[in-house]
Amino acid sequence: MSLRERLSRPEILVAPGVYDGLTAALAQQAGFEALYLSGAAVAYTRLGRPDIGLSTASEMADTMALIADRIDVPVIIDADTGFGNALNAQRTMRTYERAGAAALQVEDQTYPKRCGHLKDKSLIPAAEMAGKIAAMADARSSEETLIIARTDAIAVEGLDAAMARAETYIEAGADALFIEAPRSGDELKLVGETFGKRIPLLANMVEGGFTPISNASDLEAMGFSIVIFPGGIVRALARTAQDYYASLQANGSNRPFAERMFDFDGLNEVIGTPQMLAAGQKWEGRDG
Ligand SMILES: C[C@](O)(C(=O)O)[C@H](CC(=O)O)C(=O)O
Repeated sequence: MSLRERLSRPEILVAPGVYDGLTAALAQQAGFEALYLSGAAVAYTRLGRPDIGLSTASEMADTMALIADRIDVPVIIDADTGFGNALNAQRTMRTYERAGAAALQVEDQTYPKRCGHLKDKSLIPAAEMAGKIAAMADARSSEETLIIARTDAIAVEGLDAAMARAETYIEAGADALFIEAPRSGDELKLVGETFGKRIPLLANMVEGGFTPISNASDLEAMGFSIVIFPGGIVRALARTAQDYYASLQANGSNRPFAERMFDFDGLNEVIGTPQMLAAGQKWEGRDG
């Protein structure tokens, strides 16, 4: 089912953050119908650095292509600012679309951007962002590739200005809306009430960020149709990895950590080793 079709259904779509083939495969196995390729998660894991515009469009496109090759649910990719002006954003659209993205999320920060939940963001003018959205719509090869317009204006210009920007972005042709970092349950509700019935609306749950964490059904009741949990998997895995390395360092052995690990066969099961080896034998004409 295309993402557009899925978004026409009333149930909220939960898209967990992923950043490589393994996380994408695990998320699909858990039953998620769409995934979110998070720029933050890629920066955290590949660079070991913050989400402040350090990773490149090529690194994201490579990651997107690896994920698209591994799974078959739609992927929303974080396109940050589109990596420059409208012309850069058009190139980003074409590159990510070719890599297999079902939707691009683009935001109205200046380049280089920073995580929506960090302080000291700055914005491009609303008219320039509207141009970027229209330019991306023009560049896509399929109307099924959605444009999710994000505004970071709450932290910079306030909620009213953010909602005014959102109106402009809808007029410019956005397929879905992402008002970044509402600061309270009331702000979340107001955003939901204002836009939820008009356009697919995305909520972003960042553990420890500016927005109170709500669950998917509460967000659905507020009018949201997509919720992403972009960086949660990295926070979970980073904690596990830290404990694992500390335990290995202290004990000189993996044994004390075994309960929290897959063994060899367990991981092979997760990544489909038996099926792949069987398929390989078949193509080699060795399956009897
Ligand atoms: C959605 C986001 O753009 C992302 O890169 O995943 C980030 C999330 C995060 O930093 O955890 C954001 O700016 O909210």
